[in-house]
Amino acid sequence: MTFATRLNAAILRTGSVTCVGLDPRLAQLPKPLRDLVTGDRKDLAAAAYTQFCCEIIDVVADLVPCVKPQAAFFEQLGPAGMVSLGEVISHANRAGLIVITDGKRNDIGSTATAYADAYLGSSEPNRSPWGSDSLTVSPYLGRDSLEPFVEVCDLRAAGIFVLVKTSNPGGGYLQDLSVDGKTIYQSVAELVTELNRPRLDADGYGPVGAVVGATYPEQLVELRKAMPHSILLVPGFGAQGGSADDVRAALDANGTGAVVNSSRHIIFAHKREEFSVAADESNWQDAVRAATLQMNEQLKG
Ligand SMILES: O=C(O)c1cc(=O)[nH]c(=O)n1[C@@H]1O[C@H](COP(=O)(O)O)[C@@H](O)[C@H]1O
Repeated sequence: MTFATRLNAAILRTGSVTCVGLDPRLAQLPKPLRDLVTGDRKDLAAAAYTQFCCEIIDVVADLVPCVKPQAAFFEQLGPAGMVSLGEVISHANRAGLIVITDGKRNDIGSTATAYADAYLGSSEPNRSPWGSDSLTVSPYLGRDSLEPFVEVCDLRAAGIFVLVKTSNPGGGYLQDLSVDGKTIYQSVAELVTELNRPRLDADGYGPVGAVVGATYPEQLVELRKAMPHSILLVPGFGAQGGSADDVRAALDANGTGAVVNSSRHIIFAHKREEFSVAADESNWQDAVRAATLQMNEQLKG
């Protein structure tokens, strides 16, 4: 089964398009986990990240189709953090969740192949060392930097999410520039559609997904139409201000074809007043589950 087919099936099975972003930050961990880390011990912080993310995975596994570990926060801890990232991805694989590793990787073609080999593929006999179902990828180096990823996607039933219109306020500095009568993000969207066209599944989706921020709802409508064969990864919901109304246009008529990411608002829900937890934060997992259920309801509404 292709990546797109699996992700859309997981959306239908769970009745959810929520993607839980795993972006651990030491200062915001619940108290019982923060207390495990003394001094500047990166190994202890990495162990706390593993426990935190694996417990989140256990709490949301029956509620959502996918999780998105953000590599940056694990890399921040050095080698111990990278081991933690590997453990978290494996735990999500075992829990039956689809994994989108957020690394925003890319390079010249031959190096792009190395990134693709490293990350793409979660199941035997073609499991990759990192065991991820998909990876976020930058289009800045052009078509020949994306093709190696797509070739590995074909071999290993994996996917990529190409940055098309990012959620940050400064993204338009390059993405909105007009060249030959169209914006850069429109050109990237065209490339994404071209790459998908020869490799569509029965529902018309290909392995090349696209990142479009929830913070640009008008462009989301435009880009949904421009990339009919792409699963959209829509970040920027919640903490960055994106709402359910902003993201609804990302979905197709079946309620599939997109996942909406929220990281801080879910994983640090114990800090939100509406999800009050015990003073010692020992039941922080309850807040994660409540925040995930709340987001599922909002997106259905
Ligand atoms: O590729 C991404 O996931 C991404 C693209 C983008 O345009 N904007 C964006 O926020 N992200 C990621 O989505 C997550 C958003 O986190 P929260 O703002 O805490 O929900 C972070 O891991 C970002 O790196």
